[in-house]
Order: sequence, then structure tokens, then C-alpha cells
Amino acid sequence: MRADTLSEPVPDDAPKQRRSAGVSFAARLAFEDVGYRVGTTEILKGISLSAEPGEVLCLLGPSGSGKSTLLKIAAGIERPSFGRVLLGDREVAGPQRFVAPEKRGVGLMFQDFALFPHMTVLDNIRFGLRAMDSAAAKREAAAALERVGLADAAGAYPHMLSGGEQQRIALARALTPRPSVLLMDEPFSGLDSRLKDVVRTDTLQILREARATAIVVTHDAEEAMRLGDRIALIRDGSLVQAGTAAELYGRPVDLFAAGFFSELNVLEGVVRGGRVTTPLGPVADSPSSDGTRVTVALRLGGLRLEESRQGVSGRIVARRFLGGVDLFTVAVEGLDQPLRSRMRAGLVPENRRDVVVSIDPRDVIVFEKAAEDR
Ligand SMILES: Nc1ncnc2c1ncn2[C@@H]1O[C@H](COP(=O)(O)OP(=O)(O)OP(=O)(O)O)[C@@H](O)[C@H]1O
Repeated sequence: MRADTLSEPVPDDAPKQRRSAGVSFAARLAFEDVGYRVGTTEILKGISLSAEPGEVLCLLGPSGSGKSTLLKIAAGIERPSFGRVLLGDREVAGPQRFVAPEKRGVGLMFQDFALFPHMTVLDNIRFGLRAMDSAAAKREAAAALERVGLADAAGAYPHMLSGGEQQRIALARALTPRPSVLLMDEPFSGLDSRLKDVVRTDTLQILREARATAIVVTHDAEEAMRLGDRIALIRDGSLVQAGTAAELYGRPVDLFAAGFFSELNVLEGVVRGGRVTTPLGPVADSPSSDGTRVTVALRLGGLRLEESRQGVSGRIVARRFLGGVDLFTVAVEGLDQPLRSRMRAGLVPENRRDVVVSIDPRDVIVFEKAAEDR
């Protein structure tokens, strides 16, 4: 695992309160129409996006969508083929300008955050403060260790620490030189799921205390929702949608965005008399004209299986107990594919096969065909 910082070290005469408060000079980082090509392959296709000072922005997308490349462009590890990157008011990459990574004052924390195995924890953190006089660097590093709750580990070597502790050391190391922006690529991917939750929560708290601007790459929508003040969803090198978790979950721009945040049933529908009609009956209002064909996404939690209410008949063909919920597969007349439903565990009796299917309108998202085809 590797932790690195590309920040310029804090000068010796830095104000004392910076040391004790652990506050960085958070900056805005903006991508303006950033593109990246390798040969004729367009890896990033003109991305405009910014992280505001003190904000945690998550870059979310499937594997190969270009998230890491965008982060490397922010760091200065890659040069954009076109467009600009601004750090505060300063252009750090553009057609006529390229600021080297070590001159940008950004901190990096990548998935392989490799602490130096032959150095103690304290020395690992001091490494990022090489230009500082030794006593000041030691004080600074000790304060950083305290901030991440590992003051007692100063003399330990990395192999003596758990994965989560190593991750916190790496975070301390990246933050100690007070980067104006911290760039993190899948920082929790090496941790098991239980530890991940704890370390993620700790990390968010440390970022808040440091008031750092952070850009975090992840392919996990839940992680992005937990961490990000805003989320930028990327697919095939393009920005699909940026906004808060609630905006992306509640008003996804297309089926891809909707599917990234929830498991869905997808149905065909058509507008008749101001209502979207499907084989499950009318599911939503629509301002579109009669005959407009639409795609209906239905979150699994919004499909209820009941005994006696009026509605469309279905037959349970499979059922799985998942702890707090049961997952059902239900065949419904008029639909080629069975539907899936998630219900609170135990609500549907074990021996029930025939059910009536009803829909919670809050879990219905309608896309006109043009949006779906985007
Ligand atoms: N220097 C390069 N030469 C050729 N292809 C590249 C280069 N850099 C990136 N790519 C390709 O660009 C695409 C985007 O890569 P990138 O690592 O940015 O994706 P990602 O979204 O971070 O994926 P992951 O989550 O798997 O790391 C991939 O298909 C990758 O193979």
C-alpha cells in the first residue's frame, strides 16, 4: 500500500495555531472540459466538474470509466489532452501550462498506500515533511498521529499494525503537510467490510476536522453516499450526473444512474390519458402525449406482495432470506421476465405462493426513451 504526498511542506515559521488545529488551506479544484486521449481512444471526453473548498467530492463509476485517470490529471501524474485544471485561481494544467505534481500542494492517497516497511510510523509521517527542520517535523508528525488516534503507535513498524491502522497512518501522512486538496483513489478497498465502515467514518471525521477539500474515487455507490457531500457519476469517460446523494438517488438522469444507486425492475410503459401504463397497471402520472413510450424503473423495495388487496396477480417462484429482508422473484402475467421484490423479513408467510402485486409510487422512476438511450 502506498501513501504519498505531493504537498509542499509547511515552512518552519508557519503559524503555531495551524499545527494545533490541523487545519489545511482548503482550495477549490475545478476541471474545465477536461479530455484525455491515448492514441485514438478517448478515455475522458470533456469533463467539467469542481470540488468546492472543504467539500468531499466522490468520483463514482464502474471499473474502467475513467475515475482514476481524472484523479491523476488533478494530481499532475497525467496531462490532459485538452481542457484545464484549476486549483483555486491557479491554472495547474492547460494548453499552455503544466504545474508539476510536487508543486501543486495536493496530497495523494492511493489504494496501495505502501507505508515504508523499514521506517517507524512516526518516521513514515515525517517523510512528507523532509524540508522542515527535524524537531518541527517530529512535533508535526506526533500531532498528526494524535489526530488519527494512534499516538501510541509512533515507534511501531507498519507490519505491527492492522490494515485499518495502517490506513489511518497513511491518511495522517497525506494530510500532515496541509495539502490544499487531498486526492484519494479507492482508499478503503484493501479493508474487509466491517473494518471499512469504521475506517471510513474515522476518515470522514478527520477530513472534516482538517477542513480539507477531498476528491475520493470509488466504484461503490453506498460508499459514495456515506462519504461524499456531492457525487459525480462517470461512465465511459463522461460525466453522467453530479449532485448530492439525495439528488442522484431521487432524480437520476437516466436508467444507468438509477441502476447505480438501487436494484431495479425495468418495465416498458406507454402514456395513456396522462398516466404511464404498464402490465402492472398505471404506475405514475405523465405530462407526455398519448402513445409516448417510456421505460419504467421500479426499485425492489417498492414492489409489495400482499394477500388480499386489489392488484395484479403474481406467483412467487423463488424466495431468499437475507436477514432483515426477504428477496422474492415473482412471475406476473403479461411480463416476460419475473419481477424482484424486497420486503421486510417475515411479512409474507413461508407457504404463500399466490400474491397480489402492488407498487409504491415513491419507488417508480419514469424515463422517456430518449433519456434511457443516452
Ligand atoms: N495510459 C493508458 N493507456 C491506455 N489505456 C489507458 C491508459 N490509462 C487508462 N487507460 C484506460 O482508460 C480506461 C479508464 O481507466 P481508469 O483507470 O481511469 O478507470 P477507473 O474508472 O478508475 O477504473 P477502476 O475502477 O477499474 O480503477 C480504462 O479502460 C483503462 O484501461
